[in-house]
Amino acid sequence: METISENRCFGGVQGVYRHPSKATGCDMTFGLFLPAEAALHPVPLLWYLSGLTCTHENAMTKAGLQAHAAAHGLAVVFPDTSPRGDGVADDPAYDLGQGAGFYVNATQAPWAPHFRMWDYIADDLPRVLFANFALEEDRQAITGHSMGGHGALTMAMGLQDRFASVSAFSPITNPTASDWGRKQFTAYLGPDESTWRAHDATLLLQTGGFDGEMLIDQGSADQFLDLLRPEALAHAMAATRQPGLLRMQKGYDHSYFFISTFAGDHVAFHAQALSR
Ligand SMILES: N[C@@H](CCC(=O)N[C@@H](CSC=O)C(=O)NCC(=O)O)C(=O)O
Repeated sequence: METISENRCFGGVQGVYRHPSKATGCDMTFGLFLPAEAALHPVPLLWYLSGLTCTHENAMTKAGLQAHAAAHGLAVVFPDTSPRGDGVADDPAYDLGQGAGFYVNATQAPWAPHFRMWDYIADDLPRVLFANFALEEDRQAITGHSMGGHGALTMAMGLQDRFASVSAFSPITNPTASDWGRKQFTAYLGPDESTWRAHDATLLLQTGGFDGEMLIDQGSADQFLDLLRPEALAHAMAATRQPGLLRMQKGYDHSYFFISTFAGDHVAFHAQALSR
């Protein structure tokens, strides 16, 4: 693992690191905020999965999570959203290929060799994190935005018992019924829609849900509302009696101004779940 930068931040350190990944078959870059407490003992870890077009950097510099994480003594990891590099497949569209990994393991050409973001987030990056930093493996929580909100919800439900709590900002909630999902799942997973189910939060709620609480914030003025389908998740939460809260926030759009407005609520929500 290589250190790219380390900056003092709210009494702790905001770092950026690069490492070779077995899952994606290329070098991956991630950001990690460590609060002051991490110099003394291992601390709980909050995952933040980013959305389409993002690298590790967008949320790290724009979401304003570090001040809240420092106040609660939490670390925050900011992974990249896809494999990258000259030898890695790509597409001219912003919503497919590099920057648009959708947190799945691709099975189809030309994506299959590198686009294994599920394994990267579930196995590969955790190995690097827990081997190199003062982090508590048994105290983890997860959040994300848009495509990353989809990733957070599906990871939390797919890896039961790993995360104490899950939250999301304007998540893609029902990708099997949205153009933000059908296009990418066809490309990455192929035409057999039965393989898509494990990557749809609304469908996962109907087959087990999450053994903990969920917090979802969605702006009512989000320009991508029809693609995100919050009503599908709301119906599934009600139908399955999933503990949690889905809040429609009047007038907010899809941007990091929205995320930074509610970042404090989400960090406090996770800190409480992690303290139980
Ligand atoms: N470029 C696209 C829109 C891309 C966009 O809005 N990306 C969002 C995530 S959308 C869902 O996953 C984002 O977080 N962008 C990065 C940022 O720093 O804002 C278009 O032009 O429509």
